[in-house]
Amino acid sequence: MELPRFSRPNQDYGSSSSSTPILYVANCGPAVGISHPAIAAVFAHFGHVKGVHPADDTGARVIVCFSEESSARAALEALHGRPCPLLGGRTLHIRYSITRPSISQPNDSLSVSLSASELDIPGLFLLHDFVNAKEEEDLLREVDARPWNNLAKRRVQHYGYEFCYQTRNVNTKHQLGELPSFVSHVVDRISMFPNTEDIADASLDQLTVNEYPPGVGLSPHIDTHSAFEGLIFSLSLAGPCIMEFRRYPEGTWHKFPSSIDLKMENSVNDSNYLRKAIYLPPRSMLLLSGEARYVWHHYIPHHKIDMVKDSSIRRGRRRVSFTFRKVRTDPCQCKFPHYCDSQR
Ligand SMILES: O=C(O)CCC(=O)C(=O)O
Ligand SMILES: [Fe+2]
Repeated sequence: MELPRFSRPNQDYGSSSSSTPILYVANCGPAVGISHPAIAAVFAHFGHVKGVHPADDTGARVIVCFSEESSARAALEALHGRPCPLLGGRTLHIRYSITRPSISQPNDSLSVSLSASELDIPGLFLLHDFVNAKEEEDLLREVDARPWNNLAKRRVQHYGYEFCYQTRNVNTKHQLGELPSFVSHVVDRISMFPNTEDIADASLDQLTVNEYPPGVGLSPHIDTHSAFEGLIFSLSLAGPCIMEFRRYPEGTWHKFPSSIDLKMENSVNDSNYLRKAIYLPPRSMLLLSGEARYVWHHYIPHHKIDMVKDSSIRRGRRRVSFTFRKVRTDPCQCKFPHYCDSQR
């Protein structure tokens, strides 16, 4: 699962002293229309390929890892500096690679689940293809036609009620208006979401639209209990990401900074917490309820590339999420008082 990071060495690529089973291949990759599986298929003519990974963020340089050094040498000798008919006629520039151990690796070896059932957090549900591609395009066009608020690293829009990032709460006395009509079909579909017994009471009235550029995530947080009711729906559009969930021991969670934009994810030296992660593809709808909503922190790592089941997945030009919630008007009375700001 770990993505080894490699770099191009300075040595002469042909010298046998520098040979390794790992090749640094320039001028091919997803950015020039060549997928990692297509690259793996071509290099597999020379021996067993263990993996193809991005060499950097350009999308046009990859690392090909063979099992055997002799396979890497054969591939280098056959493919370097010549147009490759099987890869769109591109001329590949190939070197032996070396490991660069100091660079942190995406996901820190955390296995990423594809489904909520695999993740096994009570109250967490994920539905794929909740909207279709046309609906996704329309939703994005609607928000792009409206003004964005710039935060430090991402842009947001609020509907229904403004969310205040300093207090992590909403001013219930100041309603901006109804949710906009361009999300009506999404809200209607949410009311048919399985596993939400009291959905009839949900009457969602707050929407936050987040736009994340590549490499930007969201620090670990629990949406303030006293601010929002128990069902939180988040629709992913445009690009994918992974979402990590952390369950900190009772009695420690409130020591963490309260702003979701504070960089606390690496400052927590208490490693005594459970970690799980799920892949959120575009057009999927995530529901946080029960324990998933009230107890587990959710977190979007600040990655440009996520490792998901041995594939490296690029975040895309942007990810836009629509988070639907219901503003709470009475104190929270959840079953998790240790995690609840209303019951502290
Ligand atoms: O982008 C997302 O899917 C989650 C956003 C979120 O957690 C929040 O706004 O509180
Ligand atoms: Fe959140």
